[in-house]
Amino acid sequence: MTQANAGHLNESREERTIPVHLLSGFLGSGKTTLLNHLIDYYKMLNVKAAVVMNELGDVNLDGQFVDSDVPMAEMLSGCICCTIRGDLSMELKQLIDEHNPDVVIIESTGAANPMEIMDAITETALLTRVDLRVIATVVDGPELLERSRKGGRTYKLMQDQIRCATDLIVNKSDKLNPEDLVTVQQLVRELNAFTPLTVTIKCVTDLSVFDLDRRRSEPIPPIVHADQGRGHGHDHHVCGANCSHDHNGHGEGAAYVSHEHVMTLTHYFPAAIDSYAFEELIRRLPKAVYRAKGIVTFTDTNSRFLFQYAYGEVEFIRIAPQGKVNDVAVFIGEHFPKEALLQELLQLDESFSQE
Ligand SMILES: Nc1nc2c(ncn2[C@@H]2O[C@H](COP(=O)(O)OP(=O)(O)OP(=O)(O)O)[C@@H](O)[C@H]2O)c(=O)[nH]1
Repeated sequence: MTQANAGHLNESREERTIPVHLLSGFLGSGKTTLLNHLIDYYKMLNVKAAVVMNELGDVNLDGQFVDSDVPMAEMLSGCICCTIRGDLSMELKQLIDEHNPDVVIIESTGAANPMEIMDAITETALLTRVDLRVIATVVDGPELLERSRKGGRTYKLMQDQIRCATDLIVNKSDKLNPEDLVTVQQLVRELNAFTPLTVTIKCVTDLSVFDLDRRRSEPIPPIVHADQGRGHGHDHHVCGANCSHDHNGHGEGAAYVSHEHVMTLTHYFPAAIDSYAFEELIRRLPKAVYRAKGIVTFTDTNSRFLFQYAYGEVEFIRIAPQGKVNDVAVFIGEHFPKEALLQELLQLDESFSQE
C-alpha cells in the first residue's frame, strides 16, 4: 500500500471520505473489462474496493465476472441515471456502512447519462461522506465511428458520455485500422479537448489515475498507451471549437496536462456557517460551475437548508432532515478554479471558529 493510501485508512471511520469512481461508456464498450483490471489493481495495492453494478435487466450478468470477494451492490431493472436514480444514495450508503471499503467503483449501464449519475452521487454526499473522483468513459472505438456517420440519439448519448469524462479510454483499437483510429481520436477530441486520453485493447492501461492519494487538483500526467511505439496510439491534442484555455506550458515535451475538463469539488462543513457569506459565495461562482447542491446549517437563522444551484439560479429550502445528514456542498463544472473555491469555503469555516 502506498503511504498516502495508508494515511487515508488511518482516518477515523466517522471522518473518512470515501472516494467514488464512475465507469461510464456505451453498451459493450468494455466497462466490466476495465472494472476487473481496476479490482486487480486495488488488490495489488491492498486497497479494499466495493462495487455498485447497474443493469437494465433483472439479472446481473456482468457481476458473474467479478471476483466474489468484492462487496457488491446490484441495482437491477432500471437505470441509475433515471428510473432508479433515487435508490443510488441509499445503496451506496448501505454498502459503505456494511463493508467499510476504501473506495467504491460504480459501473453504470451503457444507456446512462453520466451527468445524471453525478447528480445522484451528489445527493449521496448528504448521507455519507463520499467524494466523486474519476469519471472514466470507455469509448467503443469502432461503434463511435459507425454511429458518427449515422447520427441519432445513441450517438448523442455517446457524445454526452465523452463530454462528462475526467478520463477517456478509447477501447477496441484492435478492430480499427490506423486511419480510422486517428479519426476516432479526433472525434473524441472535438467533444472533450482536455481530458487525458488513452488508446487501448481490452482496456489494458496505466491505472494510476485511480490512486487514492491523487488529489483531483493535481496535474494528471498524460496516459501513455503501450502501443504508442507502433505509431498509432498517440494522444493527438486536437483542440475543438470550445477550446478557450491558455496553452502555456502545453507545447512539445510538456510532461503534464495541467487542466481537467469536468471537475467536482465536495466540501464538508465542520460547523454552521454564516448565511450572508455563503449566499455571496454562491452568487460569485464562476460560470464554469454549472451545478452545486448541498445542505448547510446557518448560524444566523439556526436552521438547516437544502440548496440547489444550476446555471446561475440558486434556491434554498428550509428542511428538518430525519437522521444524520451531513452539512456538505458539492460543485460540478468544467475547468473551474477549484483551489480558489476551496479556499473560500475554508474561510467560511474559519470565520465561524474565530467568533
Ligand atoms: N475485440 C475487442 N473486444 C473487446 C475489447 N474490450 C472488450 N471486448 C469485448 O467486448 C465485450 C463487452 O465487454 P464488456 O467489458 O463486458 O463491456 P461492457 O461495457 O461492460 O458491456 P455492458 O455491460 O453490456 O454495457 C466482451 O466480449 C469483451 O471481451 C477490445 O479491446 N477488443
